[in-house]
Amino acid sequence: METAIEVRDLVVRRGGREVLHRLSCRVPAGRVTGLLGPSGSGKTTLMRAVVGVQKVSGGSVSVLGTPAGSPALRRRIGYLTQAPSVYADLTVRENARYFATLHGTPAAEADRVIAEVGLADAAKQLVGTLSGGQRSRASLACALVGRPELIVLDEPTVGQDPVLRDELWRRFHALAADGATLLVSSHVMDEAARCDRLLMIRDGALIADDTPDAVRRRAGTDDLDEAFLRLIRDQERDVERGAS
Ligand SMILES: Nc1ncnc2c1ncn2[C@@H]1O[C@H](COP(=O)(O)OP(=O)(O)OP(=O)(O)O)[C@@H](O)[C@H]1O
Repeated sequence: METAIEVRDLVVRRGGREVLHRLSCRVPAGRVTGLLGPSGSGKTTLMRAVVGVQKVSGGSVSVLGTPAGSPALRRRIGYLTQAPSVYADLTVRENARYFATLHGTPAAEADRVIAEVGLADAAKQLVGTLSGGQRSRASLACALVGRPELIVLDEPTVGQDPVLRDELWRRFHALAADGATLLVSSHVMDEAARCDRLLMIRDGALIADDTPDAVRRRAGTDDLDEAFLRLIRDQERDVERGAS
């Protein structure tokens, strides 16, 4: 399987504290990879390192065969941050057109991505008047402008109702079927089951890098929530054994 992202021995310090500890992983191209882990485990930090906006203290991150942060990667990556990064005083369409201009793509691209996230009816609405879930989808639309090869989404389904969440996950898989690579963070385990592969992270260290089925088998349970807990317990036991 072709590799889209290769992270080797990544060390990141934030606020004077090490938050990623020699983390290594690979993200396959053309698949939906879920980045799962509790709040504060380092998901956003890892995504920031992948898109090249995070200062790193050690190790390397290679993205689409190029060091993360290279200017040449800018147009090849779409990044949805956790807090919506859209202008409240512009309409949904104006925001998407602004991103289309930055990408050098035709204005029609704005309407395509707006429809893609199910916001066509709100295209003329000011972002400041949208609901939280709609605002997050407006931000997602902007991240999809220009059909990026790598799409990094930080908790894209937060605040969405079950029907929309389902539609978004179908959309993510359709993008992957078209050849895009998706890295999607979540701390909701029922979303883990929808991913082709899982990176499970805890306290800045990886505890699983596998398919959902392989994670279930390794943990000996069909429930991914329970599997995550069991893998954490296994890891703690290994650490205790190593210390004694
Ligand atoms: N700007 C910052 N300055 C100092 N420490 C930070 C900063 N941002 C994050 N951290 C710390 O880095 C660690 C990892 O944070 P990160 O945001 O990557 O976690 P996360 O898994 O994405 O969490 P969440 O699911 O809550 O978004 C946390 O302990 C957090 O407190």
